Amino acid sequence: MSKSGLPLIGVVACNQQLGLHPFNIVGEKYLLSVVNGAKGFPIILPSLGRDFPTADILARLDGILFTGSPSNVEPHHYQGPASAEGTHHDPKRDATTLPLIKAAIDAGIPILGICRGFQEMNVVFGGSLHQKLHEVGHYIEHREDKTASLDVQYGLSHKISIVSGGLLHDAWGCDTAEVNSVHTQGVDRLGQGLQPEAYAPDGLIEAFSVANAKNFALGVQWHPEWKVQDNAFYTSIFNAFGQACRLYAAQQER
Ligand SMILES: N[C@@H](CCC(=O)NCCCC(=O)O)C(=O)O
Repeated sequence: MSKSGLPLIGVVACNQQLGLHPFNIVGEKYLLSVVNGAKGFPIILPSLGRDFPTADILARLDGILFTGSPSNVEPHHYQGPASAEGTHHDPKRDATTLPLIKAAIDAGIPILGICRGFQEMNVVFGGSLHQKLHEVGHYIEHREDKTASLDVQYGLSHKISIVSGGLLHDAWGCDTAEVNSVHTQGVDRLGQGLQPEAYAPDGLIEAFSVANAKNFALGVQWHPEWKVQDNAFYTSIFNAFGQACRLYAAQQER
């Protein structure tokens, strides 16, 4: 907990080359969604790879947000076919987040996975990904129009149906919602121990939770961090996550 009583929420960074140097970067919208949605204090967690023990910080954190990213999980992590040439990867992020997700769930720390973070959670549980949903044949368009303004790219795109009795249904209280859609990849085989929480109209799994988790552990394929305060559904997700983080913080003796 911060000095002013806010839960400390780790926000994972991407390891990206900017010019000649690798940088650890986090989109500001993720930090702001922790501040304004979860009412927490964001702590940027570096993705320095296998040789740096990022998980050592777990005992100091009250929650972790696994962010979205233009990069994709390397397919060898889910025994998938090699990526198409030019696919954007971030091996240091994979090496950081895949073990961190498992460690956080084992420790009972609340987690929220968004887009890449959701796909990482699926891979951690032994699931696999479609690398190009639009080439599978029966899915609607889940990619954004990259030529459009950001507001259009992250604008509402399709409905989801929400599974009753789940974490997401508890947070939102309704059977449907509308979401944005900014992804090329998606769940193929669902990881063992994950339970679907929402579906797109084409049947794609859009959200899941970890069945036997000790705490809040939700992954969503869309981007609830986008202008979180302007969308009641997105707000409800961050409220539920923030509430779990506050409760967890209150239970710790530090
Ligand atoms: N690259 C993956 C994951 C999609 C994703 O996380 N998009 C986010 C883009 C940038 C952002 O808003 O942070 C895929 O394409 O499926």
